[in-house]
Amino acid sequence: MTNPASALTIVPPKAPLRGRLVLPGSKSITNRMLLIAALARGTSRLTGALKSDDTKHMAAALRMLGVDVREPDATSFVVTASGTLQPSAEPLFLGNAGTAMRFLTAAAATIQGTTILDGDAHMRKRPIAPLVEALRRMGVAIDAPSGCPPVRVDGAGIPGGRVIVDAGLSSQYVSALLIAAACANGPVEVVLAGGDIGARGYIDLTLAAMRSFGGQVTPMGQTGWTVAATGYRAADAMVEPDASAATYLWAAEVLTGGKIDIGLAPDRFSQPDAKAQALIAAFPNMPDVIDGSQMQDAVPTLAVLAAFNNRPVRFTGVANLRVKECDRIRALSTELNRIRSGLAEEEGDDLLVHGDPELAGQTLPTAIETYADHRIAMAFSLAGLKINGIRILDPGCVAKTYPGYWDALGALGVRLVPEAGA
Ligand SMILES: O=C(O)C1=C[C@@H](OP(=O)(O)O)[C@@H](O)[C@H](O)C1
Ligand SMILES: C=C(OP(=O)(O)O)C(=O)O
Repeated sequence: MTNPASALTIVPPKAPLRGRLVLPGSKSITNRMLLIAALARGTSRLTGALKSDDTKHMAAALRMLGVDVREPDATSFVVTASGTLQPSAEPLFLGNAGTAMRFLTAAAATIQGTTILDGDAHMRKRPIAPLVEALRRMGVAIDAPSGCPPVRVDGAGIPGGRVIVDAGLSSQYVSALLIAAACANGPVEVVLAGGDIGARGYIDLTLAAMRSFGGQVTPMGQTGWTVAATGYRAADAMVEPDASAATYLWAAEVLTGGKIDIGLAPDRFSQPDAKAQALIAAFPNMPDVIDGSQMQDAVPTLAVLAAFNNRPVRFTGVANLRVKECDRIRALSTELNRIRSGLAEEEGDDLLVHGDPELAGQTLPTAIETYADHRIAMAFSLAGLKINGIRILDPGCVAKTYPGYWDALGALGVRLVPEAGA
């Protein structure tokens, strides 16, 4: 689906979905490794990598910072770097890629000179103040007047020392500091302000990526890490498939009673969203309460699946879904209720989905707003596997992390009826 339509109607398949698919590489791992390879001296090769809007923004920014980033094929990057990023005369444009924005903001402090980091209208509403304040307390000259991008960094290197960061809104602030800390002038201690963190699994991904490139990072209990000022060394690395992308296919499997081979068992993923598979496998008897804090990007998948569950499901620990690509709690409740009024409600920051197995097989013509959010589009496509009349607006937004998503559904035999582009 190279030229995205303005809307896609999903025709519920008559048979269970069966087949074999190659998943895209992990966005989180690709963007970590691209940056770390760019901070290393020498040539690194990443295979199995994701090529999507988010990783294109990271790669393009690194090129602007003087790094040679080549793309020999559809799933590889070859990164050749000097060990030091160079200033860019032009602002870095990072679209709505949270990882690129947060990770590069901290890395920009290692550059001798000014870096402006900006994004699209959605990114300009995503908070970055806790990361900016942490860097400022470390002695970095940095400013983000609105508390969101654009960010200006007048880099002169990161002094070593201890930094306390509030990761309540995003674990990416911590990952950003950890990655950059290896290139500081001395050892850095990164300490969590609140004591704990949602999505701790993303910190583990960061530590693993740093170590693959020679980074030395030592945990200090559950709430801090010491990073040695070693810099990074070039390495070759394989990126595992994207676990958040896998959740749509696991859900499509249980919704249609099919079997989709994605080439990797759920327990072989190192990404946090793979934990969602156990909950998906419990369908149509998903638990009454799901703590989404450790599998945040899987919550849209789980919430749409919950609409067909035997019992209501309450999603807790999901407050920071309000500051993702869109306010995902609001988007999920609004769009589920658009399918059928009363299907979902917000209670504070909890999302309550009133499951109704009778939804399957009904005809409920609904145009789903996707808010430029890939996960809202992909999650609601699942409703279209069971309900007649689900139309996904702006389906091209899946390109943020899974440009081949509609082709993948098509390859499994799902009929998609496009409307002409706007
Ligand atoms: O570190 C990462 O790769 C990510 C961390 C999570 O974000 P937050 O830390 O902002 O919750 C997740 O939602 C995002 O898609 C990827
Ligand atoms: C929240 C997400 O992305 P990011 O924060 O990396 O923009 C996501 O991919 O669901």
